[in-house]
Amino acid sequence: MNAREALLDAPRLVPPRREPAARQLPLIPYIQSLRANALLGWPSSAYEEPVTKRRVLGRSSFTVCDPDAIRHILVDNQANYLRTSGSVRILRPILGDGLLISEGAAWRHQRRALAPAFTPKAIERLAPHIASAIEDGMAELTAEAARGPVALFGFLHRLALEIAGRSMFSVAMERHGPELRRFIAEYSVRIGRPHLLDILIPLGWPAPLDLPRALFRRRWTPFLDTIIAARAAEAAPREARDLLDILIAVRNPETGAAFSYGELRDQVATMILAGHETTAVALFWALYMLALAPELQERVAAEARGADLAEAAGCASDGRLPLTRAVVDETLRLYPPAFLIVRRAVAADRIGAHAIAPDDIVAIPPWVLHRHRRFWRDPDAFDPARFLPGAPPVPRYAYLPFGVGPRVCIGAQFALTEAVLALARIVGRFRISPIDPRPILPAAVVTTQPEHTPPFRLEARR
Ligand code: HEM
Repeated sequence: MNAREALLDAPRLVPPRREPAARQLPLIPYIQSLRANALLGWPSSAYEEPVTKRRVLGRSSFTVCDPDAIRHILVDNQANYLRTSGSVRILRPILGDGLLISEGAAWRHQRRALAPAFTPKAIERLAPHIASAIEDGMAELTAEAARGPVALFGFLHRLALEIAGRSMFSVAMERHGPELRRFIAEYSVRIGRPHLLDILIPLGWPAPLDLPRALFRRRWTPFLDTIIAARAAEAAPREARDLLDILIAVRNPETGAAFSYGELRDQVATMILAGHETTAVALFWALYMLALAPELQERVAAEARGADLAEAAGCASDGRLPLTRAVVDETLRLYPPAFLIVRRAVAADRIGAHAIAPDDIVAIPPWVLHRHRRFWRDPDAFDPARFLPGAPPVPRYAYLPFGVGPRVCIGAQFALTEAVLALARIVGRFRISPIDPRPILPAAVVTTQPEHTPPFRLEARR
């Protein structure tokens, strides 16, 4: 029996879930759900229909789960679908004009310039940073586990931030980490959440949270400057040590110009923020799934203990850890950290039977798509066998944890390397079990987060 057949035979885990609403929420509760937990805003029909439509404040808003339509929006006619003014209003104070929210020629230049920093070769160069942060994290976890139950979610956040910090600056984040975490927490708890008027008021007109966000930015950029200055004071190396070196060396292929200082700072903020929270929540859900499925956990532990992990580069894709990788892939299906990809139409267009008007919203929700009744057998079950070698291919455009098309996640390979290695290390070293019997449900705010974060029992494996 091969690994996939063995897994198909094992009992299937259906993790705790909340039934979707029977029908569309009225407008006000719908808008409230965007701020509190966007998962509550999708009715059961969204999980069955290719496209659902609702009117929001005078515009049509489409939830799109049709593969052809998704390809049209994100690939073939992607120039017609831009970031929404709400997204830009919320993200610009913390990300500046970095890659994530820029558009048009500015985006093209940045994307082209940054691509070399994320090739497999470049990730190979960054992999030792990832591995060293995980090794230090393991020491911290060992000490914590010896003292009693472990607050896993907090640990994984620190770990992901440490990995982002070391890969970016080659420095341990012990000096800057706590303040960075305070900044991010401050933003995501209040001013980073969408407000009704963020959606309603055009960019350029004042909205109520613009001022607190601008005040945040006034404190945030000097903080980033301190980290960049400390790192820049070190002697310049002959070879790039980290992402910052790569970003400093980047030249516009057409003009030969380097990034200005402001541009460099915005990319630093973008890479740290886009990269660490998403990976931390993915790791949390993966470990929660394994805590609920002890048999599967033992198999992952056996794989990790039998593999040579001295070389971190390539561990997500070179066949050393196929089951661990399948657990990560299945986690990204059932708990996609980026639960929604949203765009605004520039010009009129047509999606299947639907006419799209300028300024209409099209929302492609990986959360719904990955549980859609049309594409997945047993969609609510956690079943890594779907992603093991030999499994039928996953439906095209129905699995988009990293998006697709020209704006696909630039850090996907980095994230997979980090998640697979961290999962293998943690599960290889500890047997993880829940202590609190209450189910942990997801809440979609910025990313797909756990509603509560209880401690777990971590028992060292012999
Ligand atoms: C599990 C971890 C991650 C997930 C699930 C994730 C998901 C995504 C998704 C869905 C998009 C596309 C958004 C859209 O089309 O609107 C995206 C874009 C992006 N991601 Fe990630 N990401 C992850 C990790 C990372 C990491 C580690 C980095 C950086 C080191 C990163 C940097 C970015 C950037 C800069 C973009 C914008 C790309 C562009 O617009 O050209 N992400 N990510």
